[in-house]
Amino acid sequence: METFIQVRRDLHKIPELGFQEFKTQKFLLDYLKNLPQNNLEIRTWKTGIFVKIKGQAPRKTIGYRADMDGLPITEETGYEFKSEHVGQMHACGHDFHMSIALGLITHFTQHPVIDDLVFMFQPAEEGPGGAEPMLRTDIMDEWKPDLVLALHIAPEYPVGSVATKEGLLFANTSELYIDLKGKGGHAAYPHLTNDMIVAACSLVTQLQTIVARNVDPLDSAVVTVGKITGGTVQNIIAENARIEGTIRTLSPESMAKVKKRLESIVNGIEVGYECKAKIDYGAMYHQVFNEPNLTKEFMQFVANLDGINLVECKEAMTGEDFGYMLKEIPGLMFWLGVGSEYGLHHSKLTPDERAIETAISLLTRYIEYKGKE
Ligand SMILES: CC(=O)N[C@@H](CCC[C@H](N)C(=O)O)C(=O)O
Repeated sequence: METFIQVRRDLHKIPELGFQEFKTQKFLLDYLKNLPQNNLEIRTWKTGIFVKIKGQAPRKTIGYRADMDGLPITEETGYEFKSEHVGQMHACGHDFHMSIALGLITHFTQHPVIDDLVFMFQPAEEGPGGAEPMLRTDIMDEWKPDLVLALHIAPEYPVGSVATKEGLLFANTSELYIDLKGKGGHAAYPHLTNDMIVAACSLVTQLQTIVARNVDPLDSAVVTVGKITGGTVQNIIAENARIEGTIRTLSPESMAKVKKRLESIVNGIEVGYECKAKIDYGAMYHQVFNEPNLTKEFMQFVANLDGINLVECKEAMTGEDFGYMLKEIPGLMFWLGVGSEYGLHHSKLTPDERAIETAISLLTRYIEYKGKE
């Protein structure tokens, strides 16, 4: 198992943003090429990889998806094996997800398996989304799984925990980019300008009213602004400002309603501040919806395992483009407890590496169990 902790550490050093996972892809391919090749087939797609393991008497194909990309975060973990890529970090656990996938592949190249297995190393989960285009490939047409699995590390649960639920697990998401253009000028002559810093501040405040005043209190939504840029220097009134954020809802219908309200607010900003606004929704992800019967069965399987604490969790406002795979293929996602004081997308995220063994052991047993059906 030390091998896969080392694999995680090696991957942790080379985080790359979406569709730039070149070193990551090379690392994975180098590892895969050193495995026994007799029942293995490897194909690449952009910076992603498909791996097929031929089963002994396949009646179905079981898929497993691992995302590959890192985030634009400057690491502050203090790890000896910290990121070698300045300003980029595996702060969402994709280094764990990939090393677990390699652990499973290694196991099933050395131990016979009944069903065919297809592993998908998927680029760009954090954006702009690799799952949907990966689904549209010829390789996927040929190797499409009959059921598909994925996990995500969960810093809030201790090692040894697995958390999931039937049905909705993760939210619908939409990125949000709003560009404001007004009239800049001298800081001392505000009456001759349309100040986009003031317009952006007002817009951010008004956006907060959507969840507070327009979403049914018994429903749920998130509108987060994560970045504002604008202006050039302290004594020039800003001609441009840009707001970057994300919207999360528990249904596609609520997403449409939130966007409609957001567009009205942005129109109001255009009128009120005599400026032009352009909205771009960027990448949008379909909700993660776990197939209820399969998830029930998986939860029963996990509950019967020694040493694993099964948690029936609530849905979360995180997003995952794995939702697109689950829209077309029955399957499920679960949270893997990694007990870290700092959460996902934090520069000090330090997941407990013992969880790698928990996941490999759990998933090898589950895949073997599914083969006996
Ligand atoms: C598990 C996780 O953290 N996923 C990301 C997905 C990001 C989607 C997109 N870039 C957006 O921000 O809307 C998340 O932030 O939940």
